[in-house]
Amino acid sequence: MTEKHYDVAIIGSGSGNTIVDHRFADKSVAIFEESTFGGTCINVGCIPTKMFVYASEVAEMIRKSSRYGVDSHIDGVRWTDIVDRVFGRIDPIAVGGEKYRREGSPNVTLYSGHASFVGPRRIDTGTGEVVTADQVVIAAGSRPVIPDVIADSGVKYHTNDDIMRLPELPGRLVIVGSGYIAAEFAHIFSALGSQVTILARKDALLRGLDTEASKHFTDLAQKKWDVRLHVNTVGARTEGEKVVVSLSDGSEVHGDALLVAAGRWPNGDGLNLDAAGVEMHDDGRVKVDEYQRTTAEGVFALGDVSSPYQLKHVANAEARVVQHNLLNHGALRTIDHRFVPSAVFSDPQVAMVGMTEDEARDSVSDITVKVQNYSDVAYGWAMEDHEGFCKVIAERGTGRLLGAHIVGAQASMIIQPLIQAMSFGQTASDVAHGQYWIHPALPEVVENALLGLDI
Ligand SMILES: Cc1cc2nc3c(=O)[nH]c(=O)nc-3n(C[C@H](O)[C@H](O)[C@H](O)COP(=O)(O)OP(=O)(O)OC[C@H]3O[C@@H](n4cnc5c(N)ncnc54)[C@H](O)[C@@H]3O)c2cc1C
Ligand SMILES: NC(=O)c1ccc[n+]([C@@H]2O[C@H](COP(=O)([O-])OP(=O)(O)OC[C@H]3O[C@@H](n4cnc5c(N)ncnc54)[C@H](O)[C@@H]3O)[C@@H](O)[C@H]2O)c1
Repeated sequence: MTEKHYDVAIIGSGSGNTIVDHRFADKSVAIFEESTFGGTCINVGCIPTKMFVYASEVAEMIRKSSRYGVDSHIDGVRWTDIVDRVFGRIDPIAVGGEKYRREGSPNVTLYSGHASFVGPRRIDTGTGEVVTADQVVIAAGSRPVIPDVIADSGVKYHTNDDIMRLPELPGRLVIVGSGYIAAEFAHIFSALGSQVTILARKDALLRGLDTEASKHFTDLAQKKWDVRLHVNTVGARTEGEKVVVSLSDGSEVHGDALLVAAGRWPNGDGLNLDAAGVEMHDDGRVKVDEYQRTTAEGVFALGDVSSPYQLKHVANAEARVVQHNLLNHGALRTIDHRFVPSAVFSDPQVAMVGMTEDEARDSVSDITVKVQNYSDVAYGWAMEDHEGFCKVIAERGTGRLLGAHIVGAQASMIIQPLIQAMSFGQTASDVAHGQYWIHPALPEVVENALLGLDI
């Protein structure tokens, strides 16, 4: 086997690829990618899902239009045209990104194979070559978890990797799991015309959220989708073109397609990390410190493979820290995980930052909570919105903001002032009174929630 030495070696071309900019021009860099160039977010994650969500929202708006005195109907949903629009935009980005690394980055070598360690900072590229590097970045991401009962059944199932490229819209979609991916795809497929069944093991969807937000989302979901709570999948079989899933309550659900959305497992287990001296947590994540350094000298990790947050904005932030720390040994930067926000792009949207109400009650002695409904503000009237709410949680006495949870239209956008306020240490009163809030825009629901806190 031939052997080559690099200054920097990066496993994974998702967030890992973003590290290599002009500041690395005088360094030799190896990037390893075993699958589509560019990683999860662009190819099979955040971006295509949101492009589908947008199409779904157009369809939903048409369905709801009569409440505003505008009658309309959907003449048809051209599924394959939607697929083509999304991937016609996205696929060339992966192709272009790979071409740029192969042909436009003279200091970078792209290895298309499965990389794994054979020693400290020594990597088998999976392409017949072994490389060594002064510094290594593990940015290998995560993959869908497939429960054994489904994997062993032999039924055809889909994940986020392929569900968006189905040849036709399924009449009935069954989803195993009830987290982010389940909530987003339930919205996408049901708005476009599929009947959706969600199989949840516990008493609510999106259980990691604030309890009130999760319960509210579940109540709304039950009006639109066939939501089965407290059920385990105990078997699955194929009947003709259909898949039949057997549940722990003795019932069965039938579908034209089965989507598995049961969490994602970090890919560190495929890297032979023992050989590298890189340790993992029990939950499969690579161990890193606040500088994104693993337990092995000169080896960093970032993103889903190591992070407690499987979110692209977090992977990007961690990549920026690694980028800096690769270049500046004397003045290392730390990652800031204090106020990590997230949003679920479902119907309705859900967005959150900081503590849930339960967490705040457990860790802060005196808290104040305000829930403001969308229907209390003028823009909510315009939207005829009787579902949305904004909940803010603060410390009584100081006004320190502890958390925010929004369930409703545009939640992912209108939460941003609260993320900013928490990140910069502004109190509820600072945020409410220290700026103008455009009238009568939807963020007035946030303003009113802040004003309603009993500080
Ligand atoms: C359906 C879906 C929707 C999502 N939506 C959002 C969203 O709206 N907002 C948000 O913030 N986050 C979202 N996420 C999460 C987000 O996509 C991830 O957190 C993020 O992409 C992780 O980036 P990463 O660089 O860690 O990993 P990735 O982008 O997955 O990159 C890792 C790369 O490493 C490669 N690789 C792995 N092992 C090896 C190996 N041994 N050798 C060579 N190559 C290897 C993989 O093929 C992959 O290309 C979504 C995820 C999914 C699945
Ligand atoms: N908008 C976004 O930011 C976005 C969108 C999609 C995904 N993501 C990221 O990707 C991650 C993975 O998404 P996800 O929805 O797969 O995971 P998740 O952690 O959000 O939800 C996993 C779900 O699977 C269920 N589950 C686990 N094991 C199961 C089993 N054996 N049988 C049946 N159900 C089982 C859990 O109870 C839970 O409902 C998310 O946690 C999130 O970090 C983010």
